[in-house]
Amino acid sequence: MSKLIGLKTSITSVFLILVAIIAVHQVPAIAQLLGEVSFNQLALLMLISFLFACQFNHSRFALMILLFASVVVLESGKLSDFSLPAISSQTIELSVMFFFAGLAFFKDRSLFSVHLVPRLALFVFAYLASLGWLFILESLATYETAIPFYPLLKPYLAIDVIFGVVILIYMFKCATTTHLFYPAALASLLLWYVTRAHFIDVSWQLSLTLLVSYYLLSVVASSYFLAYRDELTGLPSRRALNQLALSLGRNYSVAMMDVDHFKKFNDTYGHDIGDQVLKLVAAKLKQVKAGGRVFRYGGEEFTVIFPRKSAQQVFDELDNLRQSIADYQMVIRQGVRKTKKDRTPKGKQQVREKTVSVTISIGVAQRMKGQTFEQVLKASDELLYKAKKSGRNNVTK
Ligand SMILES: Nc1nc2c(ncn2[C@@H]2O[C@H](COP(=O)(O)OP(=O)(O)OP(=O)(O)O)[C@@H](O)[C@H]2O)c(=O)[nH]1
Repeated sequence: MSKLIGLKTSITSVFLILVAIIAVHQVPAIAQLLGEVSFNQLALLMLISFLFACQFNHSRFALMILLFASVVVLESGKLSDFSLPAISSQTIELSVMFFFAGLAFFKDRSLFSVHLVPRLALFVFAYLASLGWLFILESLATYETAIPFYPLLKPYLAIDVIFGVVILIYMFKCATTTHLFYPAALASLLLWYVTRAHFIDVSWQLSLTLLVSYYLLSVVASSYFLAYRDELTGLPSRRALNQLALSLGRNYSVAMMDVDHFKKFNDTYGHDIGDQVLKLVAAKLKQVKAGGRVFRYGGEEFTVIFPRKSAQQVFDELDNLRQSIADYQMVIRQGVRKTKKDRTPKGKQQVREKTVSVTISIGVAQRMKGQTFEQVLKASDELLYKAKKSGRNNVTK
């Protein structure tokens, strides 16, 4: 069973977007403030968000925008000059649902590559699937009297069943992953449904404007996380450290820490286990007190910044941290390859648990008058070197 790692983020995101949209429609003052959104304004916002999503390879956001842009264009009557066959609103509703159903199984890939073909095919699939579904419904209707409970089921078969299934798929995805696309898609589906079914009296154009703005925000937020978060440990990266350095005052301390003999550790247990250990060490470091802020400096090196603290003031805290890591018996999971002799039941991979431990060395320096951040960092790095020289698993100031 997958862990429900995305539950909190998803509930918060979906809740916020729905509350924002309902507030806009229910509180006339907010709606007046925003004014009516013209077709051209919405088109411009969609274009900017689409290009932004493409630039940062958030292709699923880009595809949602493309989908809603197609709906807006189809329904605006702007294509009437091309004398295209009219598409019924029921076909549009169903196509949107089938499109979302398919999109849940796609990954983010560059749209300007070979990956564009299956993604465009999704539009065709959604349209054909909706026609197929409507054909089935019509065929069923001809045998109406022969099918028990048909009159009871009839109102729901049109769209509600598919809507229910797609919502369930996205709820599962939201709960088990942390990607911002899933709550955005779930919020879009819910909003689409309540708006189109006229459960609330809302203008679809205004809702769409808020929705696309929310996509834009999500793309910006996840690009920020990509740039400023370390993927392995989830800690802020060195780039984030450089950003923080710009806001530090005159009085602060910098601790540089490094896992001892990590090369040997990797050589003994393998790189994957090394990665798991770095994650566990990072989780321990996150518990630092005294206002410390932890960063992954790079490789097996971490940095903790203590604003408004001297090296003396943070020494005990760092030593506690060092001790807690040295005492930490880390349970790591290792997949075992099947051999002919040692086969586990089909489909199940054997996982072995192992307990390991590591130590860290720490150098801590406080800022001296006139020093730049780089100089303090260098001083703490030199003290870390000293800590290594004096036998490792210690704090040097
Ligand atoms: N598994 C894993 N290993 C990493 C990562 N980043 C760096 N390393 C490894 O960390 C090791 C660092 O080794 P060294 O700098 O020689 O230092 P050390 O073995 O820790 O020895 P001392 O620092 O002197 O105690 C190298 O083997 C790197 O490959 C990572 O993200 N994952």
